[in-house]
Amino acid sequence: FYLNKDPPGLPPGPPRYPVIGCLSHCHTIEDCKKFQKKYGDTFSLRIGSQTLVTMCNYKTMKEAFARYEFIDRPNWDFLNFLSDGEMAGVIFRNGVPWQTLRRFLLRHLRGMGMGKSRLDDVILREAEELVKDFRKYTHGPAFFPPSINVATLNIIWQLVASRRYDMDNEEIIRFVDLVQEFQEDIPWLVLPDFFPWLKYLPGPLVRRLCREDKLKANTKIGRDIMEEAVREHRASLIPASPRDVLDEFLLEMENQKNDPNSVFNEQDLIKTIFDLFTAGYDTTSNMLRWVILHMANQPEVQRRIQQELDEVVDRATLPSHVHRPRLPYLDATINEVLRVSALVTSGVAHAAAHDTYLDKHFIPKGTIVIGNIGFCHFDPNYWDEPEEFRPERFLNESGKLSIPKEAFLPFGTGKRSCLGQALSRMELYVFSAALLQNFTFGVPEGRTVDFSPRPMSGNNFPKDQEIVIKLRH
Ligand code: HEM
Repeated sequence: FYLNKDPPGLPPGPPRYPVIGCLSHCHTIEDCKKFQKKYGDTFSLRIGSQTLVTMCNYKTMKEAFARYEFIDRPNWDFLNFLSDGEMAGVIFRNGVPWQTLRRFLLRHLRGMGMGKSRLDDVILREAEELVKDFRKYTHGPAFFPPSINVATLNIIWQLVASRRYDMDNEEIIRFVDLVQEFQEDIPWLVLPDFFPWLKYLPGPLVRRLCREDKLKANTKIGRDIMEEAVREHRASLIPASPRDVLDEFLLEMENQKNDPNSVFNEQDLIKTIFDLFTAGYDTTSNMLRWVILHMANQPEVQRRIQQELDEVVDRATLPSHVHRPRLPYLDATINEVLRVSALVTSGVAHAAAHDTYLDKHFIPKGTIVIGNIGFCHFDPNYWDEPEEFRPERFLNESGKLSIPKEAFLPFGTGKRSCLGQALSRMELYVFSAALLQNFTFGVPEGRTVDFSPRPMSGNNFPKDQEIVIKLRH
């Protein structure tokens, strides 16, 4: 059991009680608005033993995440679940190992074409398969085709291990289910980090409560697939011509084999690949679902995008990066979907590396620091009628794409911001363009789009729901 005393100067927040912390929590933008109104732009909450400081003000967030004191991630045991209790990988790593892995990934992802036209061909190939697969769902209302998952996973697989799967491949469909189950179960594993007294209960009970055995079994399947890819790469690696991130990692491992502190080791290899999948696949595939749902809900916007596409791209050709400068309305719409969906609403948790100050508030070492992206995206100080879906806010007077410099941060801000932003934006553009060129999306008769988030996803992921997919003639 722990003391529940707050140090003086901590940002204000709702009353905290011993052991449990606060009774109310900040899960949605609405919760955040309520707290902000009562306690100000920066407030603190307590969940069990952890203090969480949430920032709602864009300027505070930008300033905080540019400071090295707020670069770290929290030191939660559950984050090391996949790496036998050892810190590994890039997303939840701190200090030099994080910096080294982040630089390594950015260098090689860029080298492989992230954000450049070379990768366009890989994404176009998936777009072509996606269009082929969507045709099977045009005979009546249908749930989102699973090919959305396979297409986005295939991009990561190709960057990581030069591998791609057919849209109906059973191994990849199983992998998709695993990731989904993993995302749903992981919030349970967090419990002992927030309520440390749980660790004193009988082990089997805690493991059951935290779904540990199920998570272990599921991650083993994922791990086996990755280890098999590593074995295959080791056997076929030609040092003079590395094919992908995996080859580059293996080469670094060889170069640094005599350095006992090197981050290029077996554990970090598997966890880094895992990180790329967990951060890069679910996010992009769910954004694509939001694009489809917003199109189903906004027939006028959809029609205007299709008109723009028809004027610029011949129907027999899939839109690629060469057409992009002439498709500003499509690009503006994708940005508007990124704004209103604020997919990673509360960002990814940061932690204070040492005692410090933020907006005159005292922030003790280890405090969890959260930037609420969703709040910024709906802040009326930056957005005119923020609740309205209006792609035009991303266009300037001459109709060219113009992205506001402030309060728009779907990929976070600062040194920890998303390292897959360029890749994800390419995927969203190519996939949305291909789908809207070939299909018109709608809602089944008598229904409306359900914009409420999928429970337990932790992020603003859409609920699975039936849509109507009509082939364009
Ligand atoms: C629509 C799609 C995506 C969204 C909305 C998104 C959003 C974010 C956000 C908000 C963060 C946290 C920033 C912070 O901590 O302040 C993040 C981190 C990260 N993202 Fe993404 N992301 C997307 C796609 C991707 C893709 C495709 C990849 C991989 C190739 C990726 C890899 C990562 C990694 C590795 C991190 C951790 C970076 C670090 O800790 O240094 N993301 N992302």
